[in-house]
Amino acid sequence: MLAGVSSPICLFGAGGHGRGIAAQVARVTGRMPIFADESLPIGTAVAGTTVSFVKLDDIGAHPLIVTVGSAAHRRAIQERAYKHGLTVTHFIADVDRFFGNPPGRGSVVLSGAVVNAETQIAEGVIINNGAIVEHGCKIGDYCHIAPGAVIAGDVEIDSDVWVGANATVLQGLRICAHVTIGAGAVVTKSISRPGVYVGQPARRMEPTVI
Ligand SMILES: CC(=O)SCCNC(=O)CCNC(=O)[C@H](O)C(C)(C)COP(=O)(O)OP(=O)(O)OC[C@H]1O[C@@H](n2cnc3c(N)ncnc32)[C@H](O)[C@@H]1OP(=O)(O)O
Repeated sequence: MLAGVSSPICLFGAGGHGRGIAAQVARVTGRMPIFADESLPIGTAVAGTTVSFVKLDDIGAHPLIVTVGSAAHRRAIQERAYKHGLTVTHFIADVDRFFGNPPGRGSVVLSGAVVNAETQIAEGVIINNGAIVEHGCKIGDYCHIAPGAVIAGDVEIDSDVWVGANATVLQGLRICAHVTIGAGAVVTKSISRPGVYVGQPARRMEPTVI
């Protein structure tokens, strides 16, 4: 499902994340998306389609999704898109598994992911393949919930948080902005200090001092 689509979706960013989304957009909408990428020549073949644009301001009326894995870059490009007046849309691969509020602009909910009732997904969020975001959660701007991660009910995650593959966040917890949760971690307490957390239960990794 795509918000208000009239011409092919343009995916900005032809890296691994973009290539994965292209296949899903094509399957769900029955129409191949096109790509924009500032580092590839126009006409470059990518994921069964081509790079049609290199500059954001050439995209025009195509609905846009920024498909750059880095949250900082995704945010920067999406904010530039707003300044250019572009239409930034969202994408939900499995509408029959999506029960939340409509996601914010530029957010993607990929194949097999479940988003349960009363969950709010902000802007530029990635809910990756097979992730579960349970009822009543709030997922902040430019977060990435990686494949297979489980966010239990009523969790609030602030902006720019990366929850690694197969990690679990227990119900009712709060996670502050700019946190990375390692693959397979189990978060059992709220996190109020930015940093990287790994293990079961998750503990903060102290930065290496050289
Ligand atoms: C579609 C997609 O592909 S989406 C992408 C999905 N990818 C992920 O989910 C990956 C998430 N990233 C991780 O888990 C990373 O390992 C991070 C962010 C937690 C840490 O990365 P780095 O800072 O580069 O740590 P680095 O690899 O140097 O490891 C440092 C130490 O932490 C340990 N460590 C790293 N990751 C983890 C983890 N997830 N759980 C437990 N320990 C870990 C390492 O074994 C190492 O221990 P050592 O010093 O005793 O040898």
